[in-house]
Amino acid sequence: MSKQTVMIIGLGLIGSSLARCIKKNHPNVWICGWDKSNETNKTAVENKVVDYLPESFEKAAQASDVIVLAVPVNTAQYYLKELSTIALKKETIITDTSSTKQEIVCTAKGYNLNFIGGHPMAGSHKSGIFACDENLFENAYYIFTPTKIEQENQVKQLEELFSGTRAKFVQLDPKEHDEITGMLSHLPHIIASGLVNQAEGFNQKHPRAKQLAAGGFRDITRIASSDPQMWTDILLSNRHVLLQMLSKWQKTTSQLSFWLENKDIEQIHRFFENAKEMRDHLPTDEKGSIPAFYDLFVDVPDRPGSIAEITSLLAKVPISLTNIKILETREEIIGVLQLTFKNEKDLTTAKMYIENKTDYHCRLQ
Ligand SMILES: NC(=O)c1ccc[n+]([C@@H]2O[C@H](COP(=O)([O-])OP(=O)(O)OC[C@H]3O[C@@H](n4cnc5c(N)ncnc54)[C@H](O)[C@@H]3O)[C@@H](O)[C@H]2O)c1
Ligand SMILES: O=C(O)C(=O)C[C@]1(C(=O)O)C=C[C@@H](O)C=C1
Repeated sequence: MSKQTVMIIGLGLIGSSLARCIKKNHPNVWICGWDKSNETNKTAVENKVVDYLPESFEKAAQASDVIVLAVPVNTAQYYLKELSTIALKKETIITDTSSTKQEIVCTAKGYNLNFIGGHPMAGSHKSGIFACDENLFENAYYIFTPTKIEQENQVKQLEELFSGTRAKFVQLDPKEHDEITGMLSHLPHIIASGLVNQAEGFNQKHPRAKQLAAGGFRDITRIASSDPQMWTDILLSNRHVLLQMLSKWQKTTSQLSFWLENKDIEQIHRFFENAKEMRDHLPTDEKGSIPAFYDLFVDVPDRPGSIAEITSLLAKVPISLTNIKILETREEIIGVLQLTFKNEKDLTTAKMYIENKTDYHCRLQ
């Protein structure tokens, strides 16, 4: 795939990460970047995320073989309109990365554009070019939503172009896409942010509450740190699906209130049992499905060098440590070091090693 020109509009988390993935497998592809932020553009060129920044949007679009819209959902709609007024090459493919698909596919059809909806089902609560990560999409699902059988060949071209993502490419109907992501991505973001907002008022009454927020609250609210503009756009774009889901959610919480009022132990137990059964049987090990947790928690005394002692111990063992976090939940008493591993074998080896060589207590939760 030499001499192709790819224009990436929006060089934030997803656009810049995709640019890196394209270059990894196709170093000859010429990548042109376009972002509204001068600082982002400068960073993209300085770090060779893109090859060049064009002066004219129109000329750049005309020279491109593939145009990727990696901007917020609403902004992608705006660019479709812009592109519809430009005489692109006949074979130029326009694709996007937006989190919703029905609306954008419909708009592109209205403008008669050669458009294939795309959505990498991996991301982060971080945004912007500084969060760029060429491994972001590894093993994740990358969804395409072609609407015509004739687009099959072009989907293959996009899969080849994005092969450096090492994602698993799948195809979905746009409506089905929005229903699934509504349930598994959009509703969870609403719930996470709702929880944090509810806790805000509570924190004013109980100032110590912030410090005591432990694993449960942290686990379920990480995604509440995502970009507010991005999520406003997503919710509005998928509002019909989400209105139905929120209505179901209200029924769930009302049901639970009713059981609590009536001290219905059996129903409450069944509620948690069903959820556990379902959650425990979700596929693990892969991004895009529910990732397995290979976390080890080590209680470390508050004395100088104890964390360095553990990390230098682990450096001697052939294991893959993917993340280290110091949890402050037990402030002033003892620290908790959260170590995350790539697989269960590494976790078990690390636990054995720490327990044999130190007197620190290790836990799996
Ligand atoms: N963040 C995720 O987890 C994730 C995952 C998959 C898909 N997506 C989707 O991908 C798209 C991009 O998300 P992101 O996380 O990269 O966001 P981001 O905020 O990191 O990046 C968006 C970029 O678009 C630029 N931009 C905004 N308006 C623009 C305009 N008018 N012209 C040119 N550039 C403009 C911003 O300056 C920024 O650099 C969104 O549609 C989002 O829904 C996000
Ligand atoms: O991991 C996260 O932080 C994400 O929110 C990623 C996530 C998701 O909800 O799974 C968010 C939006 C995208 O459309 C796809 C992926």
